[in-house]
Amino acid sequence: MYGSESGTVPDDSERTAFRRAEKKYKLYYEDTYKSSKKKRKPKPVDLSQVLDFKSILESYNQKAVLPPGIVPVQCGFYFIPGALSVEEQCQWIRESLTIFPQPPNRTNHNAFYGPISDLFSAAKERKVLVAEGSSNSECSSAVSNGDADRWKFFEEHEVSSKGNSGKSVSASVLLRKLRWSTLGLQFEWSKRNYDVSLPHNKIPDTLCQLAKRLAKPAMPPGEEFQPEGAIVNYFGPGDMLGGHLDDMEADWSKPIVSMSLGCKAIFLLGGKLREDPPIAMFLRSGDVVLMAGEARECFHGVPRIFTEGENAEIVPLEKQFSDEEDVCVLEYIQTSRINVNIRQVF
Ligand SMILES: O=C(O)CCC(=O)C(=O)O
Ligand SMILES: [Fe+2]
Repeated sequence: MYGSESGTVPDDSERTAFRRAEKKYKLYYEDTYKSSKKKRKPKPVDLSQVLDFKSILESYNQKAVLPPGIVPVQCGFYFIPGALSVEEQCQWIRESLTIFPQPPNRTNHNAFYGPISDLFSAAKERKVLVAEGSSNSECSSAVSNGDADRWKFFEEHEVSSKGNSGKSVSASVLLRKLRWSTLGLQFEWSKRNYDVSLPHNKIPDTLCQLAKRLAKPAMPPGEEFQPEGAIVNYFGPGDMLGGHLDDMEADWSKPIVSMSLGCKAIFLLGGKLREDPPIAMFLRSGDVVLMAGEARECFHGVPRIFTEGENAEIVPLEKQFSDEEDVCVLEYIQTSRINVNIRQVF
């Protein structure tokens, strides 16, 4: 079936070493479970080649020696296992759900719905976003997108009593489909560049201070990291981030500070060419990665997150979110990963 093994020409999806690694780790389900979505079972994947910095650190702390076979990964690449305390992880998970997607920050939903305010609390209150149509003069405080439909949150019972004739989508579905939000200087995905003309707030001060502290090991001596923009990526089961370079920032000697929250993931760090075979490593909640200098020129991506039971490795988070009032956060994070990556743009 696979070209390279059967001697035929490989198809496009496995033409480079990076794509082959993505395919190796990507989530596939067992065929037998196709019919029932709930019971779908992930296909087993060989994780023996995935670097595990947590266990490397643990063995180093016990024996003061590194396990055999550990080599420097890449100049300018820093992996800080467990850099964030459980409390810090909880704080940034909450902010990623409630504060970061708030306008003027944009999200993947802007293109279709216009800016959406208070998505998380709307999901918590089981609200429904309803299109009111451009002719309707009753203006919503929540959303609008120019001449197109105006979208406004309603209580569930209000929508059903209206007869549900128009276009509508529940806030909880929109929350599940949240893929990114951008903080500070707004990254324009379609142009893969920053659009400094778009209205924006500064990076929140606490996040700024944290990023400055975390960035230190990768900063040129005597300089301080200036957080100007951030991208928050939200991953659900089966989501992946394809191999890419982050090359729209002016000064590559400054690191990208990247924090992992929620379910465990596999991160692929490749070389300067997609043909270079990448190194796979686990990223857990609380881990921080810095990419500066040479590492800024390396392809990287996230082919897999682990949302199944203990493989997610989020027990400490589940304990923190065990109060009744946090049930929405808990349910979200049990099948999600959030990555906050902070950048100096100029
Ligand atoms: O999710 C991650 O850990 C990596 C994110 C990333 O590479 C990016 O947003 O550019
Ligand atoms: Fe990236």
